[in-house]
Amino acid sequence: MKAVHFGAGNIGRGFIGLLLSQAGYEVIFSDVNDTLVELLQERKTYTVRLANEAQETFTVSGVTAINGKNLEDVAEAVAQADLVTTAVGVNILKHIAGGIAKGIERRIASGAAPLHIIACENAIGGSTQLKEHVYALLSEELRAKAETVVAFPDAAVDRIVPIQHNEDPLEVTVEPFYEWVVDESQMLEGFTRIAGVHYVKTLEPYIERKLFTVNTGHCSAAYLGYLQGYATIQEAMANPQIASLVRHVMHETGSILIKKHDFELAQHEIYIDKILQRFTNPYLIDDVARVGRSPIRKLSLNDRLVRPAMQGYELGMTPSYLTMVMAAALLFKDPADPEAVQIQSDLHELGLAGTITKYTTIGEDHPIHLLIRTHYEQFKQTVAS
Ligand SMILES: NC(=O)c1ccc[n+]([C@@H]2O[C@H](COP(=O)([O-])OP(=O)(O)OC[C@H]3O[C@@H](n4cnc5c(N)ncnc54)[C@H](O)[C@@H]3O)[C@@H](O)[C@H]2O)c1
Ligand SMILES: O=P(O)(O)OC[C@@H](O)[C@@H](O)[C@H](O)[C@H](O)CO
Repeated sequence: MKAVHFGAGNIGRGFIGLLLSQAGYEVIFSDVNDTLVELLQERKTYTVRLANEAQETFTVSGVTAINGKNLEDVAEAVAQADLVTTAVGVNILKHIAGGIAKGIERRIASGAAPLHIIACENAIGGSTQLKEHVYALLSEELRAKAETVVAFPDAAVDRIVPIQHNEDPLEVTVEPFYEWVVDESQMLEGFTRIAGVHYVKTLEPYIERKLFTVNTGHCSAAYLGYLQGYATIQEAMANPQIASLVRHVMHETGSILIKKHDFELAQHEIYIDKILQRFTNPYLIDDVARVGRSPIRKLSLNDRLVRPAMQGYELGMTPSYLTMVMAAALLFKDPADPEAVQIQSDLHELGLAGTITKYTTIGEDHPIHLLIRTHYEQFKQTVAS
């Protein structure tokens, strides 16, 4: 069985590639990073190391790569694949849609077997978003045919994989924990299940629980840590004041999740505790810059901050901690992050109120807008320069 995986980066090699290989797939990575592609083609193997005391290692073999810049190769790989997965970043999905669309066209022409395409990105409905990009490139006739032979089940993936600083550019250190949940209600009949994947009939509780607990908590540690001058999540979480605020944020989203999805309080507490332990894993060094990356994406309507805040507001709650983190996100000034730079330029050009509305889509007269502004002004007076 052949799997084409888009994105040979941290989660691609450290989680999806590893799990698919262990599940019996021959993994073909598609990436635009020439060095990564050449090394994978040459060596056909790489090492994954667990960030724990034992530092257990896994050798992933029988892998190869194609260059994502070569549309012909991408289309042919998709045409021949038994499974397609992605971990490129949700904003990159539109850029890989062309090769996938061409591959689907070929599959339909040759009467190839049905195909599942699973986007493993931190987003609500990642595969559905990819489907929209791909369908926009197909004729009406091909779209109708694709409906019966190609499915895009949404997924939630969880494993912390920091930016790597290893001597071997292919080696990747990952936390021991992992979870990959796929929506089986969006799958075609008779699909071979991937060993190690948890299939569920309704994904929303799982993706919201993951995104609004792991990722909301994580970016809270990053943005609050950044304001205090910390470079890593581990350093930020060692500050008791930040650790306490992160826990408060997770409790705030927890109240929303418990109410919305009927989660059991005690179970959710255990989930939060486990995640806080993961953030402080002493065997990992995770940069604040990575976890806070792309603040425009993180401040968008359906992402980890605004979506739970709006849901909480609709449930009659006041999202005080979430709005505090949104304000901190506006003060994340990493000069190497184009989205952080853009926000700073907008704050200058549009002012605070206009920038908040531009990115969150929340109107100026909304109470949440006011809360973000208030926190922002407080940060300006205390921590931010
Ligand atoms: N790292 C984590 O802890 C983690 C965990 C869960 C989910 N995710 C999600 O996985 C995705 C990838 O994150 P990451 O941390 O692995 O990032 P990364 O930057 O390490 O990897 C992304 C890879 O995609 C490649 N890429 C970019 N454009 C491409 C294209 N057009 N075609 C093919 N490849 C392309 C890049 O060269 C890079 O190798 C993101 O959506 C992220 O939110 C990350
Ligand atoms: O990848 P992002 O930018 O959406 O979020 C940064 C981190 O929070 C994220 O990569 C986590 O490490 C991961 O989602 C854990 O499963």
